[in-house]
Amino acid sequence: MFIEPYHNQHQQNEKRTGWIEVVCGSMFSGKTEELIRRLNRAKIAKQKVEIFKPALDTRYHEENIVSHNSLMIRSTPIQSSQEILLLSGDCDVVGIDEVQFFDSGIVEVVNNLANSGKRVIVAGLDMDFQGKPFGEMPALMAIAEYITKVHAVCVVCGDVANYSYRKTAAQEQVMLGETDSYEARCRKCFHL
Ligand SMILES: Nc1ncnc2c1ncn2[C@@H]1O[C@H](COP(=O)(O)OP(=O)(O)O)[C@@H](O)[C@H]1O
Ligand SMILES: Cc1cn([C@H]2C[C@H](O)[C@@H](COP(=O)(O)O)O2)c(=O)[nH]c1=O
Ligand SMILES: [Zn+2]
Repeated sequence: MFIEPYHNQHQQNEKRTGWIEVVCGSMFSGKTEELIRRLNRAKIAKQKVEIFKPALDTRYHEENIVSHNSLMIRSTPIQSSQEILLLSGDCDVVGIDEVQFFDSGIVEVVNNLANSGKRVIVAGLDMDFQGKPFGEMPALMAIAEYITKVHAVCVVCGDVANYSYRKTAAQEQVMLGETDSYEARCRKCFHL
């Protein structure tokens, strides 16, 4: 389990150090659950938290981030990565879900936030339905201090799953969906 790093006591009167955490994995692997867990703990620690998601992801709720097992946290839906800089103000912690859907500016935005002393936690799909890296996830993983890869259970054989298998013939990279269109599969069953 990921334990939050603590701020060095010597930094209390200086500019704080920020950092970047990436939570990645396939669909149903628990990325959103883990993001919500970390953000709730930050709230319990009385830190000021701002949470964002891409406006295009309206699957469960227009505003809330919702996990497949119905955990929920309030968020601000946004169209472009630049809005995060405008809306995060003086918060301590920034959370971003479905980060693979953002434009390429997200890498600089996340870096700027961390450079300004904020803890930035992003969650997203590391691979698309073809098993290819998704959006800016590789770049975000490169600049992150901490990376957590979570895993689902393969619905075919029960092994550890790290692929999101698309059940339809659609070929576009972005296609919102749930168990109607996707299932978690292990390496062997993904290539059946
Ligand atoms: N194949 C699966 N493997 C693991 N968990 C699954 C699976 N299918 C459904 N779930 C549920 O999904 C939850 C994780 O949901 P969520 O955090 O939204 O995942 P993600 O954001 O990675 O898609 C699990 O706790 C479990 O209840
Ligand atoms: C693999 C894959 C997924 N998507 C979509 C499907 C869902 O709407 C989200 C992922 O949600 P989750 O919280 O990780 O379960 O992404 C896509 O558009 N393209 C893909 O290749
Ligand atoms: Zn399998």
